[in-house]
Amino acid sequence: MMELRELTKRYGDRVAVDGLSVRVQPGVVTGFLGPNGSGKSTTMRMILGLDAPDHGAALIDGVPYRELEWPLRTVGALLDAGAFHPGRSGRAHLTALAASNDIPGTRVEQVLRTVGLTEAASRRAGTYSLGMRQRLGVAVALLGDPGVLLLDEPVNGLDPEGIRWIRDLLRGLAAEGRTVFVSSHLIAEMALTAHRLVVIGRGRLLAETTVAELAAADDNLEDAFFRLTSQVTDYRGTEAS
Ligand SMILES: Nc1ncnc2c1ncn2[C@@H]1O[C@H](COP(=O)(O)OP(=O)(O)OP(=O)(O)O)[C@@H](O)[C@H]1O
Repeated sequence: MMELRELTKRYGDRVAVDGLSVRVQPGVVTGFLGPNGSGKSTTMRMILGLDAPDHGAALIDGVPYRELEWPLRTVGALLDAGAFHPGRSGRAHLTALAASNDIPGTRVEQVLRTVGLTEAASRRAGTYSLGMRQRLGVAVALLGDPGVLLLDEPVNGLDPEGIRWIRDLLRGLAAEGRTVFVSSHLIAEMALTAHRLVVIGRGRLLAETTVAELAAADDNLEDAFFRLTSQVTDYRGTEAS
């Protein structure tokens, strides 16, 4: 279970996250949607203790991330797929993380198999393609067999097979009773992956509902999303002139 209580973050006079209160339930995939700059990454960073809130709190199983005794065994996160030493192999990266979190080494081979990187595990991670880096990031998230998973744009860089794989993986993890919170810009993909949605704009909660309910409010989920966010979209392109 994960709970955001009036979570607020300011950068100078800009409010990036503005009094966000949400309970993210276990057992289903919850999608986290919002236009560019709406505060999704800032929210994820605060949940993971990488940014301190100015007000409010993000709680995992009732406590802030920084107070968790074994963070990797409680929360698995994929935020920045490039966050590893490029000279280390995928296996060495996972082995080091496992050792520092008191996770048995056998788990490393399990997660490598889950993400399909067994063959590439001894190669330097710096030589991995974008999709392979995403897979290594997912392996890190799964390493501690956590009850809560937090993923920022997990399908970024994945091929169609990889996109379907991550969709099935996330749904399977939720079906095991885990809390799965996943941000994405791909509304059609969220419609296939998520059961619930949290939609924000300019750091504020716009909707917390099911995919089915939101889609039923308009012709489809995309139209419903545009209607919700039309007043809070800061960055819009125009046609080329
Ligand atoms: N370190 C920072 N310093 C100053 N402003 C920041 C910082 N990080 C984020 N912001 C601002 O906070 C707001 C929210 O940004 P954030 O990256 O959380 O949005 P997002 O929803 O993840 O965007 P995107 O969909 O484009 O990834 C934006 O206005 C951004 O410019």
